[in-house]
Amino acid sequence: MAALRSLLPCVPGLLRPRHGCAALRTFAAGAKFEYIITEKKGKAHNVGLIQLNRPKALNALCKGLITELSQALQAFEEDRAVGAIVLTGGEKVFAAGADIKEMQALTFQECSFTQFLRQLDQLSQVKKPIIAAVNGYAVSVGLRRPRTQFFTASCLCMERGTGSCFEKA
Ligand SMILES: CC(C)=CC(=O)SCCNC(=O)CCNC(=O)[C@H](O)C(C)(C)COP(=O)(O)OP(=O)(O)OC[C@H]1O[C@@H](n2cnc3c(N)ncnc32)[C@H](O)[C@@H]1OP(=O)(O)O
Repeated sequence: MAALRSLLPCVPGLLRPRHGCAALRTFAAGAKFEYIITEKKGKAHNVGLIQLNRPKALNALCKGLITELSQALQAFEEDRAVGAIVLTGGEKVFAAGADIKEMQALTFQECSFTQFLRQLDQLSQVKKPIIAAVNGYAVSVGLRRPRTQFFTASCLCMERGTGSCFEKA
């Protein structure tokens, strides 16, 4: 808990886009991600931070993003120094749900039962606590994750956007 508390003052800064900062786009294990930013926070570097970083598509969960998210969660899960994981999005949006452009090419069966949702469900196997720091829109699948799998810490939510027909932090 102490590590999580120490993270709180950092959250507003975390929600600002960080394009072009190579160090922050580099995962502890050395992998570079296209759709997420990872970092270890806290004095003891024991909080794993994952920021969804696909702002042009409002963090829509495309296959690449889900794959990277899965890899980062797995790495933090296996990192003995990490006690908890914080998952956050951008200033305007946490996630606009499934990537509906990508889904256009898929059949109902492919969308529902094959790689897409199966990979998403694998994320719920992570045993370490995951706190969703939600800001702005959290649509459909982008909402389901914080609601059912992750503990959404309302103390971390910041109201900045305008009204939405969807759930909004
Ligand atoms: C069925 C399953 C398994 C899961 C689901 O999650 S279904 C739900 C999928 N999500 C949606 O239907 C939400 C679609 N998005 C919206 O309704 C709106 O984008 C919004 C209300 C969240 C925000 O509206 P706003 O006017 O602020 O922004 P836009 O101009 O509409 O979007 C900006 C930019 O992002 C692209 N975008 C947004 N959402 C998605 C998405 N879900 N998948 C792919 N791309 C998305 C949007 O096309 C636009 O990009 P372009 O300017 O390049 O077209």
